[in-house]
Amino acid sequence: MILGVIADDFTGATDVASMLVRAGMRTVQVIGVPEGPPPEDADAVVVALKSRTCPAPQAVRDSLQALRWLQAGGARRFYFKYCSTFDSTAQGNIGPVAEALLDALGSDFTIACPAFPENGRTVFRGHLFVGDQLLSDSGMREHPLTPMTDANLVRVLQAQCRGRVALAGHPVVARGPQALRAHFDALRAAGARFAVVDAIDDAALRTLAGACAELPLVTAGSGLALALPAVYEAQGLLRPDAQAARLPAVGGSAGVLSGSCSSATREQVAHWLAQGRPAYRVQARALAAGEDVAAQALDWSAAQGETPVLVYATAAPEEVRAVQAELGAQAAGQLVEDCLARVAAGWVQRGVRRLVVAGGETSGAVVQQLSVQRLRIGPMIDPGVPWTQVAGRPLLLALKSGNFGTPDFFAKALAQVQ
Ligand SMILES: Nc1ncnc2c1ncn2[C@@H]1O[C@H](COP(=O)(O)OP(=O)(O)OP(=O)(O)O)[C@@H](O)[C@H]1O
Ligand SMILES: O=C(O)[C@@H](O)C(=O)CO
Repeated sequence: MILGVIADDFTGATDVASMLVRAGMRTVQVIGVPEGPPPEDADAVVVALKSRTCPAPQAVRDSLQALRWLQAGGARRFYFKYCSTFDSTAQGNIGPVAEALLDALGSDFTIACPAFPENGRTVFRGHLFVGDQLLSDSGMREHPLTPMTDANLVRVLQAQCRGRVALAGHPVVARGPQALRAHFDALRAAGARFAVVDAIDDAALRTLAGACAELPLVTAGSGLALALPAVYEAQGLLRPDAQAARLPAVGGSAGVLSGSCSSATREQVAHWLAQGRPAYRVQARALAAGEDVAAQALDWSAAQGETPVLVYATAAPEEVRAVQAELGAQAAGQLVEDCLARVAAGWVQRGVRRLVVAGGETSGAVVQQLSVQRLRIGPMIDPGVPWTQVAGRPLLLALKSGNFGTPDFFAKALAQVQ
């Protein structure tokens, strides 16, 4: 193992793993910190935690445990992956986790860069943009758990850290890896512990990867992962594997589950419906009334034969708000997650072998229900979303972050694997 990655949520882990595989690293994702040795035939291992919004001390504990397991497995370089929209609160968890990892590695400096240009996340003059909007003007302003109301990453990260946060801005990034490394040395000598680094495109991320070549720890969104394998290759550590993304054909039938209400997912569901494809809607109110909606959805889907179907709870924000006001946000979410996870288990029992799941929490519930412990990462469907294979089983999963993917994502994903 060359690289050990600690990811602060589930679909985010799959995202970073996909970037590494694209660049030729054989990558395995593990769910939580496992026991026992790491997988043998992997250049990179990604530990998927659920540490984005839990109390900071717990996020630190889990991340340190992941670090120790990755170190024991032979990793010497580490990557703390957070969201490309820098999802966090004033208490953390990005700052506390990054500082704890630095301390544990005996290191005094690292970088922070959530940029993912392919998905419209760029950093300029220390400010994070989502498409053409500042982070603080984007939908992230209203996120229920981690509202992002300040786009200035130096200020946001500084509020979460003991050490000093500085900026490595676009002018120095544009001068290439050597100039950027010299700038890091100067910042470090002046007492900075973090450099927020501007990156407006993939070329900037390649410069950043080159400048970070000797750092034990980097902290970033998934964009930087695309550029790291070339650095490991130049250092003689990695021989990129053109077959890194190859997964076996599994046969069987296919299905789509959607528990995400994010705007990209809503478009994807609307696109599926507009094409007249079979779809079954799960209503949170029916679940709350005690109806066995999962059994109904399973009976309905069995009647559709081999045609891939969609079972979805995806709804517009006002509908979700109304249901949440009646049932409570937590309770409504749990009912929906449990239902979709039971549908997943029923499908797999009946021979579904290729399953697309939309939504991070929803993916977590499905993966838990299916007792998945390891995923081998396969080909990319859209930036940030790969097909994966459940280790040792003829079962392929595509776990989609709410806001990723083109409108035709579901059908495109199903057409990609056999
Ligand atoms: N119709 C609905 N009414 C109430 N809650 C719903 C409804 N549909 C889905 N939910 C809940 O909303 C939550 C959606 O979270 P999830 O993480 O799955 O999607 P997301 O936030 O779009 O994805 P990501 O975290 O990858 O951005 C889940 O808990 C789900 O059960
Ligand atoms: O970085 C991203 O945007 C995603 O991988 C993610 O973390 C979604 O929760």
